[in-house]
Amino acid sequence: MATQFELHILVLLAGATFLVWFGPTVRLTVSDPDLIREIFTSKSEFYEKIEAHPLVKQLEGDGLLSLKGEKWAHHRKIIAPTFHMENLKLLVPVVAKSVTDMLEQWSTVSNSDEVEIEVSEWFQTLTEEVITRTAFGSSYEDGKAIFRLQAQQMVLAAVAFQRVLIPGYRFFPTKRNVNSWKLDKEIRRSLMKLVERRREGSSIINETHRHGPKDLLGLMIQASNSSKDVTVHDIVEECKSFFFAGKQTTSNLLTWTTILLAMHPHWQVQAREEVLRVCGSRDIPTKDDVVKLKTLTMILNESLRLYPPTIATIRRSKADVELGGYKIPRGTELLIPILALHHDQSIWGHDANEFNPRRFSNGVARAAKHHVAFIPFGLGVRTCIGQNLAILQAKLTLAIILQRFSFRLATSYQHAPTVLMLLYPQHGAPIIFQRLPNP
Ligand code: HEM
Repeated sequence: MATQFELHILVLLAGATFLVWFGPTVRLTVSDPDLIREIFTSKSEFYEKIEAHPLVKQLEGDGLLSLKGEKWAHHRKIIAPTFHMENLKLLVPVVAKSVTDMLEQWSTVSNSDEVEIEVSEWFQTLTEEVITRTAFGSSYEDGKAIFRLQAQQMVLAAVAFQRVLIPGYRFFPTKRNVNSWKLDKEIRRSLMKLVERRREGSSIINETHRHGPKDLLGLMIQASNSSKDVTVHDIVEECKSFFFAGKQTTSNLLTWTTILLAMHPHWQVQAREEVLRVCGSRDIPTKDDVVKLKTLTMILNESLRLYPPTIATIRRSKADVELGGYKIPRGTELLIPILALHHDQSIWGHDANEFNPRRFSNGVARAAKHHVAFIPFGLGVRTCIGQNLAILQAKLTLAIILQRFSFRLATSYQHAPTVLMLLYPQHGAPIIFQRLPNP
C-alpha cells in the first residue's frame, strides 16, 4: 500500500527503477513493463505477496487477497464460478433495480429538475448492495446487516490509518480500538450464525435457487461439506476479504468516471447517444446490451488508466533472483507503481495525462506502446477475481444514469486526487444532475 508521499514520487518518476528504504526494509520500485511482466507472469514463482499493514489486515481478513500457496489456489478455484460472466449476467436485473432505486431517491432530494449529489457516498452504498448479493445470494438480508458492521469498521480503520503509526498502539484499549474489537467479534459471530443457518437449510435453498446466480457463501459451504480443508473460519475470512476488496474499488471507479464525464461533456454526449441507441431511453439495459456499449467501455478504461483505484501493489522475492540485469536478494520488496505506469509518457504518448478514451478504440492491447502498460486489475495468476463484476456494475450504473440525466461538476468541486488506502477525491465528488425530459 503506497503512502501519499509515495504517490507524488511515483508520478514524478514514471518509467524509473529506484530504491527506497523503509527502516530496515529495502523497497525497489519497478516501472518497466517488461520487468513487471516478469514479476507477475513468466517468473511469478519467485515472488509472493507481502503481509498487509495491521489495520488493513484486520479488515481484509485471511481470504483470497492474502492467502498463499495451495490454500489460495484451492479457494480461488472454489470461488471463481461466482465471477464467470454467465453467472454474473444473472445479477443484471437486481443490480439494475438497485440503480433505479438509487436514482428515485435522488429525485426526492430536490423538487426541481436539478439536484446536487455527493456521488461517492451513494456509489458506496450501491456497491455494498451489489457485493452483498454476489457474496450472500439468498441470504441477502442477513448479509447486509453483517456488511453494515464491516462498513463501520472500515470507517474506524480509515481514521486510524491517517494517524502516525505507533507500533503496538492497536493493542491499547482506546475507545476506537475497543469499538473496533467489538465490531470484529460481532461480525464473526453473525457470519458464523449465518453459515450454520445456511448449512442447515442448504438442501432446500439449493433446490429453490438452483437457477439463480451462484454466490460466494453457497460455493464455500458446498466445498466445506465435501472437504475438511474448508472450515467455517475460512468462509468468514473470505466474506471479509470480498467486501474489503470490492466495495471501495468499484465505487471509486464509478466516482472518477462520473467526475470525468462531468468534466468532458462531449464524451458524456457520445456515451449517452450510444446508450440511447443500444438500450432505448428508459428500458433497463439487458445483459446483451451491456456488451455492446463500446464507447462506455473505452471511457471506463481511460478512467481506470488515469485514476486506478489501486495505485500500486507490492511483491517480495522468495529467493535471490535476477531481474533486468539487477541482482535482487531474497526478501527484497518490489513496488509496482500502477499509477505511474499508467501515466508514463514514453508508453502512452505526450497526452498521457489527458482524458482521451479514443486511445482504447482498438482495444486494450493496442492502446499503448506496450501491452503490459495497463494493469488496473493487476496481472497474472493473482489478477483481480472481481473485475468482471466491477465492470458490469459500472457499465449498468452509468448507462442508467446517462439515460435519465445530464450532469456537470458542482462549483464546490475541488480536484484533489489523494491516497487513503485507495485513490479517491479528497474533497468528495459533488455533481449536479439535470433530469432529461421524458421522450
Ligand atoms: C474497479 C474495481 C476493482 C479494482 C481496480 C481492483 C483491483 C485489484 C487489483 C489491482 C488486484 C491485484 C492485487 C495484487 O496483485 O496485489 C485485485 C485483487 C483482488 N480483487 Fe479486485 N479490484 C476491483 C474490484 C473487485 C471486486 C468487485 C472484488 C470482489 C467482489 C474484488 C476482489 C478481489 C480479490 C479477492 C483479489 C485477490 C485475488 C487473488 O489474489 O487471487 N475486486 N483487485
